[in-house]
Amino acid sequence: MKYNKTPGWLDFHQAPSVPHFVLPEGTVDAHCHVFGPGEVFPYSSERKYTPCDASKKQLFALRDRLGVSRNVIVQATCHGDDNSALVDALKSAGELARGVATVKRNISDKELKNLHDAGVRGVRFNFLKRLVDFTPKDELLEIAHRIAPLGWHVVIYFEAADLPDLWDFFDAIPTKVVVDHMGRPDVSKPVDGEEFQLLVRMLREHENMWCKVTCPERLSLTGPAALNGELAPYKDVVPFAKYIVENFPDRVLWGTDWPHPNLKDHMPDDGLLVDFIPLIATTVALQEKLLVKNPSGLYWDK
Ligand SMILES: O=C(O)/C=C(\CC(=O)C(=O)O)C(=O)O
Repeated sequence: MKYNKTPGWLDFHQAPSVPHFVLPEGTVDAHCHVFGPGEVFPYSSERKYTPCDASKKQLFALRDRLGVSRNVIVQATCHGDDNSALVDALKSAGELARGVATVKRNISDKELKNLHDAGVRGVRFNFLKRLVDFTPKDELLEIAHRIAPLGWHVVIYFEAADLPDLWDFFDAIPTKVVVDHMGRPDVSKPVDGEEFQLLVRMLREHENMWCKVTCPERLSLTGPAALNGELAPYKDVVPFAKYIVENFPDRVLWGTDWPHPNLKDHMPDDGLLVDFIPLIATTVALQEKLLVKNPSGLYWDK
């Protein structure tokens, strides 16, 4: 089927630069997606946006260009709970990729096992109203209990303002939990302010909780953007990500978020997003944990 992209859709950068920062051997891009291609893997009828196609082949080409070793591919909402494109990419990548799926309560044990065999190691619960319809918490908790025996974890995507309401639910999740994009802080507020410190408190009080220091391009309000060789982009996000990396060095993950769905004003150069890493993980030891050791343990059991 042919699809028309959401009006104003920005396609991913067509010629990302080769980063100056040389990624350590074994680096994992722990947050990226594949979209379609729609003709092979149709988009969900429940989707809130229609993206450009972004195939496994294009993802693997980016991986190699950036010097990334492995990927964690996260099911995006435009594919609903049909994980076929994700599974297809995982099967092609073999040991070089793991996945995070979206499932509903009617999934069978056999289907869960098939996802596991393909490389899935987690499910994602998304709380952004612009991306998904509401799913009752009891359904999500039921899913969390079903996936726990597989050794999987739960990835949560929410906005900072919603954390107070979601706290008790997150507290009840019986598995490891990974927070997407630092819980989407409002970076015009202070790092030591109430809002961001609630996320910090959640991480401090829950040793099962991890955090992705991803998406400066989504969170930044003042830029400058990672374009045209800019080596100090998204300066307003740096204090937030650096704080999380330094306070929770053993529970942080990094990723590109390629192909950057739903960006509105610019599309970053992915090479420059790699060059952002030393601004937030300022020592070789922190970089090794963020990029290699932490994701290897969570997704590859090593
Ligand atoms: O790519 C991301 O992580 C962020 C997204 C898209 C998304 O999560 C999804 O469609 O599942 C966003 O904020 O629009």
